[in-house]
Amino acid sequence: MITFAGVTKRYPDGTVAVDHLDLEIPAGRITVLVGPSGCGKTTTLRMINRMVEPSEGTVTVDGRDVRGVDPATLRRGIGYVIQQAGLFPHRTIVDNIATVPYLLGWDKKRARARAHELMERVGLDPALARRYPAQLSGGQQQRVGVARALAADPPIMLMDEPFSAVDPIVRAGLQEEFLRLQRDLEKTIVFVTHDIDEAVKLGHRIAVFQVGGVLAQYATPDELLERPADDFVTDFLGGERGIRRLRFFQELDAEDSAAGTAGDAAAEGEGGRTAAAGR
Ligand SMILES: Nc1ncnc2c1ncn2[C@@H]1O[C@H](COP(=O)(O)OP(=O)(O)OP(=O)(O)O)[C@@H](O)[C@H]1O
Repeated sequence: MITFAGVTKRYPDGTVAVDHLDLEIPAGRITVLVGPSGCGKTTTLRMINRMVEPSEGTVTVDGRDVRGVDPATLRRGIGYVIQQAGLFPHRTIVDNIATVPYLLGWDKKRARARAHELMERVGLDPALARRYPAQLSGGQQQRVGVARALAADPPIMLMDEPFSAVDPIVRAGLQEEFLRLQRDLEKTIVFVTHDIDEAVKLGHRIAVFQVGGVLAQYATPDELLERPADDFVTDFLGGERGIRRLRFFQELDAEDSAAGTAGDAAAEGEGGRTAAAGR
């Protein structure tokens, strides 16, 4: 579990990016941070792996205050995926994916074998292994980014708008594959997006931020759609809230019938999508 307790981030110029944040992010689930531009999502994400240090308050990972953990050690257990993948342009795909295993001192053969295994896992054709990032499509590059973050099998993954640079159709495909992957891997995932549809599709829990870094609501997708906490959240969900809710339940039904878990989900009785979708 990852927790934020009374966390504020004030940048040196006085900008308050995150304001008194209390948040509990469960293990093995997808938690989505969503909100308009500049509301502090990326800052929140980066405080987990110490790329940004809080001005006040405490961030813990599995009960340990991250300030007490050496940043390099901390980041070894936390994969990080960013928009447009952030791949090394002069390294082949296989070597991009093997970056962390190399850093960890794995021998080249083992690191490359791991990279090939991950390429298959994220749906990349093995023939792409020797290409360079510029020779791949945007969607393929994002898959490489995910594979690279998974290479050392970190229990936690931070994902900052990982699918936002690709067109809507490719994006929908990446989202589906990501959900399938997560069902197998059960990582603790913190996922940043400004797209409420993506948040509802992927999140077991959704944290809605408003400008000024204030957490407006933290809820399961169905709770959020059914009971927005205030006018800001209602506006952010938009006029299509009813349609979104309908689509959310249609997707859930489809997943249930695919997985044959409808009965079990009802029996589990855990709120929201978490139990129902069996993720
Ligand atoms: N290094 C910095 N110095 C000063 N202000 C910063 C710095 N980094 C971010 N900010 C400000 O902090 C606020 C939150 O930024 P952050 O990047 O966390 O938001 P965000 O929700 O991820 O935005 P976006 O969706 O546009 O990426 C913004 O007002 C931003 O301008």
